Amino acid sequence: MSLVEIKGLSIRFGSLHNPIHAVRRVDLSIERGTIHGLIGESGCGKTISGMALLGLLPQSARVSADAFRFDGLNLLDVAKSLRGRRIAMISQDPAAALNPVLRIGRQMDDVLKSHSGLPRFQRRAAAEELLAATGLADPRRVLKSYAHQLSGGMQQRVVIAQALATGADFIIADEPTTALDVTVGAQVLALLKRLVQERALTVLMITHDMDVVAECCDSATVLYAGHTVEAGRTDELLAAPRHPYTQALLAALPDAVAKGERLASIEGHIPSPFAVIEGCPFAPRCASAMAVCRQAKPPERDDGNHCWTCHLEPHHG
Ligand SMILES: Nc1ncnc2c1ncn2[C@@H]1O[C@H](COP(=O)(O)OP(=O)(O)OP(=O)(O)O)[C@@H](O)[C@H]1O
Repeated sequence: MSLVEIKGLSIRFGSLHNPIHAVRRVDLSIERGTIHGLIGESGCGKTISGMALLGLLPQSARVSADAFRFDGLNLLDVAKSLRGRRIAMISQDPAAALNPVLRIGRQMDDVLKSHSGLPRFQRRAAAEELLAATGLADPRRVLKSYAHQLSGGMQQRVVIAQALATGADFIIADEPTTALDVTVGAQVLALLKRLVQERALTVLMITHDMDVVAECCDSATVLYAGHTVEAGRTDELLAAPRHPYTQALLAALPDAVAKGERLASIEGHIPSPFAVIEGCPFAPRCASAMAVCRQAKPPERDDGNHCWTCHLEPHHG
């Protein structure tokens, strides 16, 4: 059984007469012990889907789903406290996630105090151990530091150590390398990969960058305008993308562009969250769109390795 099983997730804001469709029909299936990418352009509903898993959506959000399960439990019924014990989040801005006026030691201790049940003298050792596990060379010095005394990469490692300190086994990493330079970002991805193996974690990696998916994800789900358009193992998605949007995302990668092979960006914009979408959400931007694509919902297709929703017959393109 997958750790996360979401079918037909929809999240709306606004009034009944003028709804904002932030997420329209997201399917997401994440296997235990893997890193699963959630990829798409800005505004396609990645963060809000992660927030729904955490139970941290604003009160104004209206959520519905055919299935919304975490470890077999229906998350729509489960108390926030369970999610807090099992699910942690790492955001793109580690400086904002850390308290600027408290030493790291105090912040680690606060997390351990509320999650581990360890007595004080053991919490100190546990904090050092967790910081060391994230590759921080001098944990004692880090514990005495304030966030501003650490580099961005060190701050992100501290945030990861805090996530581990909660005892969570599922981590939602929302663009964790966007604010870091390329080398440090690659180190943070390598760290997450190592932690997944060593600590039997599962990670949902939210990103707009196919390179991040290629670098560290075992599998991925491609979102477009609040819809899941394709999902499968990373090697399959990269080698044989089926949905024209996935193909366009790959074609917009710097490597492909530099080789002069492909487009630099996908023309057009994602539909407004107020729009009523009758057919395929990508149809207005799709070079292969047919009349039916604007009129009818695309069928779900599955070739055994990955699944996608598109009117085009599989042999096409
Ligand atoms: N509190 C809110 N009230 C109304 N609409 C919202 C709210 N939060 C999110 N939305 C809507 O949900 C859409 C999806 O937002 P989300 O942050 O999930 O996108 P994203 O794919 O993570 O993009 P980004 O990469 O820019 O963070 C937004 O475009 C917006 O229309």
